[in-house]
Amino acid sequence: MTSDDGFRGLHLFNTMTREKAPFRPLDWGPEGGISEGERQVRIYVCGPTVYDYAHIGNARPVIVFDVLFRLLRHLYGAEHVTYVRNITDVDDKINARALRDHPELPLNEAIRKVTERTAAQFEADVATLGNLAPTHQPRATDFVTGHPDGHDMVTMIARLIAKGHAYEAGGEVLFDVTSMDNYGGLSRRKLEDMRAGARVAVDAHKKNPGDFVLWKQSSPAEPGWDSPWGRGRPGWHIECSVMSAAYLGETFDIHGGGLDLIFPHHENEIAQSCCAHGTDQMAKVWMHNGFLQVEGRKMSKSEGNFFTVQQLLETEVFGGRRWPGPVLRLAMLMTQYREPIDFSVKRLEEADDLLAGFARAAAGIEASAPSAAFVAALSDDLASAAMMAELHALRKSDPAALKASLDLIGVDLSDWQASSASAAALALDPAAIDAAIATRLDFIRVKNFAEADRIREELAEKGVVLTDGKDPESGERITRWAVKRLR
Ligand SMILES: Nc1ncnc2c1ncn2[C@@H]1O[C@H](COP(=O)(O)OP(=O)(O)OP(=O)(O)O)[C@@H](O)[C@H]1O
Ligand SMILES: [Zn+2]
Repeated sequence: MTSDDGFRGLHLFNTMTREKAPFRPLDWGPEGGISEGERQVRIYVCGPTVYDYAHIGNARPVIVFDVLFRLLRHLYGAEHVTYVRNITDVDDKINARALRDHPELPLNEAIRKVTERTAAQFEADVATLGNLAPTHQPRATDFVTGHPDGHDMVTMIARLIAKGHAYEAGGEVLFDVTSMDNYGGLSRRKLEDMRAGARVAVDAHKKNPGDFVLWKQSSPAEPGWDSPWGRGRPGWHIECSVMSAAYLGETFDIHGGGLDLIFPHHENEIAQSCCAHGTDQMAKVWMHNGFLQVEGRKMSKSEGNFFTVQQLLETEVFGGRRWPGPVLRLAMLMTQYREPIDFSVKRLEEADDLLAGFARAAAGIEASAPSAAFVAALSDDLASAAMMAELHALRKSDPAALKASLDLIGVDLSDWQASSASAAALALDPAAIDAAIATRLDFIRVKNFAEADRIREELAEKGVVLTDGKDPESGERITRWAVKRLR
């Protein structure tokens, strides 16, 4: 008799162990006592802080973990995967933005305007980039206090105080990092090192320099909730501990985010969750994507070296043309998720050319099933080089499997065709172009240059560029045409 331990060939790199290892879902084991129908692979990814539009760097974790979500659904069945990505709608950066943009409104209303507008744009952006909606998309403000099942931040903080892991000081509730034996395990930082590097005077009320805020008091002008420690608002880390437990339980399978979240954010999530629940792990596998960079530096709002997703989709500020969602998505997936990406026009053009080749090969063909080699490449910690090599091979050998493989990673050729200028050029009718050129030559012969130019411009708008020349034998004027991308 064989038991199903849930291994489906998937290997993932775990930041916690710094090793790639076979993935087995927590509640698949034979001892789990969980009926087949209830088995779930559970994944949590830290989502955006909604004070400003997402830049293309912020889109990287969304796309990477969407591909993982799709792969898990493929391997385990769509109904057996739960994916939670939160929205951080309480943050001092949001308050500052609300004051700046809506000084005439009461703060609460101004904050609501900022978060609603930003969250709606985020939804639109990530959909255009080909991402599925997560199973749940909770907002932090719904989990501050008074949650009917006790899944709220005030309850978790009170529990941490009761268990001796947190204390009140200087108008804040702080987590005591020395109260946890293995604090720093994910980032492999030692408390002594953190102590040595800290400045003293700034945080005199802290017992240890590494202690972090769970709750802070709000002035009457700041947003706040009633709590045993006065009217206040939560620190950043506590929301993910609470929302992950609410939807996924005290220990779950995979936790993801960008590299910059390893410390302090994920380290502190682990401290809060493990100490509140008395567990020895919060998530089994920790995954972190590398940075999208511009000239070797992380694309980031504070550096000002960013392009928003919306700018790339809808304006010509980057490389003088718009970039369809599938181009941005494929450009992201061409590099393995843990490696840095240098964001450039060249990379986007390369992705666009690849899509043109795929679209040509798969035109009019129904998707079959993704190839075994493609699934194997994805299952090897989302190995991009092997994935791309297999897509190239399928383009020649099996366009139906090519289409299905692209579907599996959310790259939609018809979306690309509907939105790409190069796709529009591909769809042109060569006979109609020849006819237009003949008409233009007629106009030139009768010296109606205005009409001749109009035809040239109409073709240019469709991405068709004309070159005039003379036939070497007859000496007659001839015109050649070529398809150029619109820029
Ligand atoms: N350049 C980047 N490349 C890849 N991932 C990034 C990049 N910048 C931010 N992220 C990720 O985007 C997600 C959303 O993070 P968040 O909303 O905190 O953005 P951010 O870090 O404040 O952006 P910024 O660094 O521009 O201020 C996180 O998982 C973060 O790791
Ligand atoms: Zn988080």
